[in-house]
Amino acid sequence: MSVRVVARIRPLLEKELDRDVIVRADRVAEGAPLTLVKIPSPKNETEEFSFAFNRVYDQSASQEDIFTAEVAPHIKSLFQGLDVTIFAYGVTGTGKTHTMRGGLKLADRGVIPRLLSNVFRRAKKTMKDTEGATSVAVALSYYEIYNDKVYDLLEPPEKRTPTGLPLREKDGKTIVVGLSERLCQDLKDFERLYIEANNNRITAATKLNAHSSRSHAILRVKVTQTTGDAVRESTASAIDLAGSEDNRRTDNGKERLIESAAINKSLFVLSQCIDAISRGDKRIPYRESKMTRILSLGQNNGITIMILNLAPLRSYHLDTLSSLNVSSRAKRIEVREIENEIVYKQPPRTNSGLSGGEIQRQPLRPINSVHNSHVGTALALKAAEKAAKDKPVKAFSVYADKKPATVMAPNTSQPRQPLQPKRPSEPVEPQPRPSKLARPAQRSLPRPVPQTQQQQPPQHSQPQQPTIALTPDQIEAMVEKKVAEILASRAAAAAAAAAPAPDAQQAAESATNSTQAAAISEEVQRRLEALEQRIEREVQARGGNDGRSEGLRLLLQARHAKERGDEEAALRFYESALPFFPGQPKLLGKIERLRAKLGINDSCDLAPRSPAKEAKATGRRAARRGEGDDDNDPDYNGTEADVEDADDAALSPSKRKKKLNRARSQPRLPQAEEQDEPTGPPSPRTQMLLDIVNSRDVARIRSLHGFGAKRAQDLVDILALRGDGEGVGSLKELRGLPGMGGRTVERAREGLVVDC
Ligand SMILES: Nc1ncnc2c1ncn2[C@@H]1O[C@H](COP(=O)(O)OP(=O)(O)OP(=O)(O)O)[C@@H](O)[C@H]1O
Repeated sequence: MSVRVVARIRPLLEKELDRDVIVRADRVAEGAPLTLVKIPSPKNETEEFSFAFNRVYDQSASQEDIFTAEVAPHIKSLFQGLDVTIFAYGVTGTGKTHTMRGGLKLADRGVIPRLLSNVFRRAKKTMKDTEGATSVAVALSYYEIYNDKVYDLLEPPEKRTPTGLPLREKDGKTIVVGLSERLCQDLKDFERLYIEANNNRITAATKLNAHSSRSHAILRVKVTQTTGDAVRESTASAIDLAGSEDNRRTDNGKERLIESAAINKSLFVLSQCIDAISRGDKRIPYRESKMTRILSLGQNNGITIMILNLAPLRSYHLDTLSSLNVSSRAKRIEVREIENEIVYKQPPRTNSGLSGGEIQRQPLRPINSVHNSHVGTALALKAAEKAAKDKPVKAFSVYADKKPATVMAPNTSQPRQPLQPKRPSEPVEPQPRPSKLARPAQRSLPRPVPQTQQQQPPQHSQPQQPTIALTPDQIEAMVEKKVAEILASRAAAAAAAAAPAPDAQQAAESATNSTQAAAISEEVQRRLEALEQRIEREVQARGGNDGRSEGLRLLLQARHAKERGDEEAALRFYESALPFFPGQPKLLGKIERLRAKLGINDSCDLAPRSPAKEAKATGRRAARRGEGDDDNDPDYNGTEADVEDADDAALSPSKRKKKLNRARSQPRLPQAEEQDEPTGPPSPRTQMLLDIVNSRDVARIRSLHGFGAKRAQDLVDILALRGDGEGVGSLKELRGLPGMGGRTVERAREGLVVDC
């Protein structure tokens, strides 16, 4: 089933005028529902663009209309085990928060409170229909992504850490590690939590919206239904995305601009993901933003509804067109409608005496729809403890409830399976070097005892089975090794030194002292989190390489658009690339030329970044000198070179031939200088280049023609992956390294002055 995309055009607000309305809803035929959005072409008012959606709601649509038609029908599916995702998308000030949250009055309530109300009602009905055999628990988590960091909205802001909560992939889903989850008994309970949490959400006044959301907010409603041993879990996610902003219109100050850049970037990545999915690309750039990682559009199973919010005004013209474009492509995204599987609770644990007081927590079965592993684990433990004492609990009752609601185990138990030990419990000894397979050993180390073993007679007399287990030391060593590998690959030596790895000896001791297998897994978890945070810090410290590749991609797309003759798209891509190469004269020149060509006379657009005329003049001056912009911004030049290299591949054969001929007609270097010294030793110039490269010294490499800080650092990173003393031996080898095209290497070499 495809993503369902519906558009909602908001009514005019106070001070907005009828005569400025340019967006309207329409239908394909008389009597058919509204499914079209019509908007004039920005170039030619008499021409009208038409975008088709699954449904369109005009200014008169109420909150109830939207909910009843778009969300209510899926509550049943939610209770059948399907995940449901509803997200609001659109430019700032178009009504996303109004649609999702709404106002306090009953009629103004948005999708989220109505969703909760319906969930509680359905839970009550389910329990009633099954005469109490099925119990239902509703749990909430609520978080925001602000400046690409995840913060728990159910926790007070004082508890926030600068890096936010880490994300992790688990069973094909992205989970937020350490996120809190609260059980909600009824609507009142929910409203109290929700209002309080919304106060923690970051909003601010901008010129376009007095209460503009500065973050993406994600509410997860986990519904857990338990019938006997069977537990079914499903999640409804309601997402209020922050709106894209055209900072020419917001008058944003510095802080707002930073927020805005993060918002725009994540929304840009979302549009890239949508494009890539609809093109059928293999690589979808989900990981380039936390929002897209979490949203996982097209990767999530269940039902997805996208609500495109639109303002009807002329002042939003280009922004509206852009979001209409993105959303109409989103319709093509297929989502698998797969129910979450039912899992079975374990029988209450008994102490078999096998391991005395050291019985450990059972290894948890992977939870299909869990969004928060910590919470799931904590709840499972709590429930299991309680279950051991009491009878199996009758969990959640929404309305009736003289009895207080009881927490029940979420989807953490194991399915019934033939009794056979999953893991042998033979002791193992720490190995001298890290290895994935532990070897059998004599020293005893308590480990988790699988449930199945607890129920069977002791098996001391059975022959030993091969052990596949890890000791604390091994785990420690593996984590350390992984940390070292990743850090080395990022070659952030300075930052790594500033945050030294924990004392291995001390860590090893503490691990050895630990007799709890659960503690081991917690330790691993903790270390992984620390690792993730460290990597994130380093990426930030290095100025976010992602930005550069993003910028590159945009430039490349601009080129392609230009080749297709789509100058508007080219302009859009160049403009989107500008934040990644701020003030770059050549880029500014291109933008200005295209604008002039397209008759877009908005010179103030570029003014805040750099006076465009000045930039253009600089570009021209540089061009006259025949230097491009090398002297001004080697980084960017490298970028352009990369783009040009990449472009070559995309050129038509005739263009490629022309380009080749041009290259041939240029003065050629002496043969010996040009080739890879097939027979003799390298020329002095080549040798000098190789020496500089092999020095792995960022400063020296930066001094090469066409090398900026990032390119130099990238090269050092790549070299760091080789062993010490394993240098680059030839130009050919150098060209073969990632990011080192033939042209880059040649320019660097030609730029060297050799004293003979
Ligand atoms: N359907 C509607 N009916 C009445 N008022 C609306 C409607 N949609 C939006 N509004 C009003 O428009 C203004 C902007 O809406 P809202 O804050 O929801 O926009 P937004 O898209 O969430 O903006 P941002 O991305 O900046 O957070 C608010 O005052 C809101 O009350």
